Amino acid sequence: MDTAKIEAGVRLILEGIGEDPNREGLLETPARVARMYEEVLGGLEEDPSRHFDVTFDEGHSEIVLVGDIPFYSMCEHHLAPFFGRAHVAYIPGEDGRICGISKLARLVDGFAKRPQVQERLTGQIADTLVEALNPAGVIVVIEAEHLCMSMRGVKKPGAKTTTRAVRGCFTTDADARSEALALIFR
Ligand SMILES: Nc1nc2c(ncn2[C@@H]2O[C@H](COP(=O)(O)OP(=O)(O)OP(=O)(O)O)[C@@H](O)[C@H]2O)c(=O)[nH]1
Ligand SMILES: [Zn+2]
Repeated sequence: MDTAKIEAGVRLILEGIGEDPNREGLLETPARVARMYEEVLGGLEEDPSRHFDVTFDEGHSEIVLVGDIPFYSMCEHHLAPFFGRAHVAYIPGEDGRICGISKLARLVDGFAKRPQVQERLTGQIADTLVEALNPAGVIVVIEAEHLCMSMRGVKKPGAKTTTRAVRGCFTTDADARSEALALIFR
């Protein structure tokens, strides 16, 4: 990440809003913002599929769900945060291959820490899991509040956006899909 560019940009924004970037309270702000962006937008520098280099052959054939994974992302239209909970579920493939459950949360974070739209975030998580595990099916549900809709613009705090990505057997087997969604929203 080019932190010098971020710092120069933040100085320009401060000048643009009529602030003095050289007053004492703001002197360190460009560097702080650059460090924050490294933390919350550092996902472009990583390939989240790397978390699936190690998987386990357990012969498990039933659904695995890691629900209520908290996440923070940044809306690419306003660079304002959106945040909420992700639910990631899969049914292992014929080989019964599973992954460490923490890797599903790392997968969410890897794609969340980029300029995003919620729909793309949801699909990227599902598609990466399909590639990594060759599972029978995947469902990802994300529920989020967008600050660009809460604190500005249409100003509807509390409005929740829900997105879903469905892959494999969950697209054709309505019972399996209903069962997974019931587990997610129980
Ligand atoms: N589909 C989708 N839209 C999003 C997401 N995040 C923000 N948006 C929307 O992106 C749109 C951008 O619309 P524009 O009309 O270009 O921008 P704007 O004038 O700031 O729009 P308002 O937010 O309505 O004031 C807005 O409707 C946002 O609510 C997202 O993750 N998914
Ligand atoms: Zn936005």
